[in-house]
Amino acid sequence: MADPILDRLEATIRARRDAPADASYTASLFARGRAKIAQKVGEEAVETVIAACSGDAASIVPEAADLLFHLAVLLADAGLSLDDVRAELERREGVSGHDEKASRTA
Ligand SMILES: N=c1c2ncn([C@@H]3O[C@H](COP(=O)(O)OP(=O)(O)OP(=O)(O)O)[C@@H](O)[C@H]3O)c2ncn1[C@@H]1O[C@H](COP(=O)(O)O)[C@@H](O)[C@H]1O
Repeated sequence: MADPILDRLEATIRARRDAPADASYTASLFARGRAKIAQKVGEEAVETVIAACSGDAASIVPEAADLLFHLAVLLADAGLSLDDVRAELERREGVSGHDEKASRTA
């Protein structure tokens, strides 16, 4: 497992996707649809930015957690997973290494 807490969170989110809308907050988010979920990601991103600019570094943490949670819900709603994002980051890591090597030999 790449990251137990994120993997457990993702499993819980997937379970809520098939639950009735009134079963929980996550289930109600899925019921409200992709645009609403995306809006929540935007709101949480803005709150993270505001926390980052507040001068209180510790206040970023809960906002970042809200952001990651809502982003995971958005990915699940789109039929995607954190593994898809991990794969993209790993692909970029390879590209960066290649670019870095090319720049050294140029
Ligand atoms: N990590 C989270 C998490 N982070 C944030 N939130 C919720 O996200 C909401 C964000 O608050 P806001 O004030 O922005 O939104 P709101 O006014 O409540 O709702 P909106 O009308 O704006 O959508 C709050 O209700 C938080 O409780 C989360 N809700 C759930 N989880 C995880 O998801 C699991 C399943 O949660 P339930 O679906 O509630 O069982 C939990 O065990 C947690 O692990």
